[in-house]
Amino acid sequence: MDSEQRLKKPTSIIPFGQQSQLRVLVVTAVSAERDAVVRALHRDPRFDVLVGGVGAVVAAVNTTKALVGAEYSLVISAGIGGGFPGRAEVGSLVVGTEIVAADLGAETSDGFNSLDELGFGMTRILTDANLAKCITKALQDAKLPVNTGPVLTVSTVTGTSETAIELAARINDASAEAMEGFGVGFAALDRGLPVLEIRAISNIVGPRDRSAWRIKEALDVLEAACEVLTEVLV
Ligand SMILES: O=C(O)c1cccc(C(=O)CC[C@H]2O[C@@H](n3cnc4c(=O)[nH]cnc43)[C@H](O)[C@@H]2O)c1
Repeated sequence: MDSEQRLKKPTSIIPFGQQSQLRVLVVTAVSAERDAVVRALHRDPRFDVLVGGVGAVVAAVNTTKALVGAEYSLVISAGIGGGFPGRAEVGSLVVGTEIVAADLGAETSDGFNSLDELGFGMTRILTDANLAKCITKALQDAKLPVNTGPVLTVSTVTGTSETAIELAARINDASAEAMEGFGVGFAALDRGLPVLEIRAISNIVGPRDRSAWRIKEALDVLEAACEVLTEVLV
């Protein structure tokens, strides 16, 4: 299945294949994110939404279980996330260009070495570039604040400026941080399916300040983004 889609707007029409073939699995971490996505989908039969759990491992297992024996054409990791300073503000969206397992590797006296650098595996999954580009354009046309760039998957929510700076220095254009994307993406990759990651920014990656999190605002913009998704993917 090629990664094309029909756009109702603007004008570029790229068929995603037959509409009856389009089946999208959206994976969120928690039920509040699922509820926001479901509200936006208005029972669109082409979409299923799964609460995959918090963290890449549980998300990978649950995504894999959902994909077995099913005929999905696209997998989307969606939810709230942290935005990197200067890349994504609270209340904006990030459409991932790639999904990076940012803390999968080894700490060395010369700094962090990723699993790729160690020769033990992969830590970066490219999202479907054409879909990401088209969806970003549609979100912009819908006047939603949207940025693009790598979305980092971490096992520990960043809580200091030092870590945020280190991550941003190591991964060019790092735009958002979350905890599930690499697990969801690896499950999709394992089934030969395209993957996207869309994050609604609830906080800025850096010093831990729970009072600064804007989860409701992020859920609202996640819902608005998914409304657009149903219009664009036809
Ligand atoms: O620092 C805390 O105590 C704290 C406060 C609120 C939420 C958390 C989480 O662990 C949320 C993890 C959950 O939300 C996603 N998420 C949202 N923002 C971020 C972030 O800056 N870095 C990583 N993950 C984030 C994540 O995908 C999880 O599903 C902690």
